[in-house]
Amino acid sequence: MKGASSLATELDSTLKFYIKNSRHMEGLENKQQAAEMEKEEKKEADISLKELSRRLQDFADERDWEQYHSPRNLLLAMVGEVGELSEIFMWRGEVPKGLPNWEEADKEHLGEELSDVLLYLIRLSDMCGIDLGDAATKKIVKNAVKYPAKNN
Ligand SMILES: Nc1ccn([C@H]2C[C@H](O)[C@@H](COP(=O)(O)OP(=O)(O)OP(=O)(O)O)O2)c(=O)n1
Repeated sequence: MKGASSLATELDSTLKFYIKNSRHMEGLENKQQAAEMEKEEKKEADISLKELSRRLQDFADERDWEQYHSPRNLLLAMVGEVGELSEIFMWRGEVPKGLPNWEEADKEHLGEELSDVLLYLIRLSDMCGIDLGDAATKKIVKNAVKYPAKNN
């Protein structure tokens, strides 16, 4: 029969094994979660104007905010956000492409302000009955006709 102290030692090493193993499993789960989140982010990067527009409609419906989303209000809100976007660049002088010397927090802030402008623009288009994707596609064609490339 085992003594109390050898039983305690056995229990201790069994516990250590389980703790180590569960940490390992946790690590695996975290890795899996991170991979899934990365996949999700990739999907979000390809999101369409139509899907953004649908989400903005849901957002407004859930808060009963459509009443405030008149074309004029949305235009003013968008211009306000353009102001906030401009503030990020204010007094910095010229900024190289890709913003290589910027802090991550500043880049994140920039992404948020760019998004505010985009979201208000999409919502404004919707409230004016303009299909922005279609209008922008047609405008690119019109621009190409107006400004033909030298090689064409
Ligand atoms: N009536 C409203 C108010 C806000 N929004 C949404 C669209 C924008 O993406 C964002 C703007 O939110 P804020 O007015 O809080 O502006 P900021 O996010 O820029 O915050 P702050 O001005 O404090 O920096 O919220 C909206 O759809 N309709």
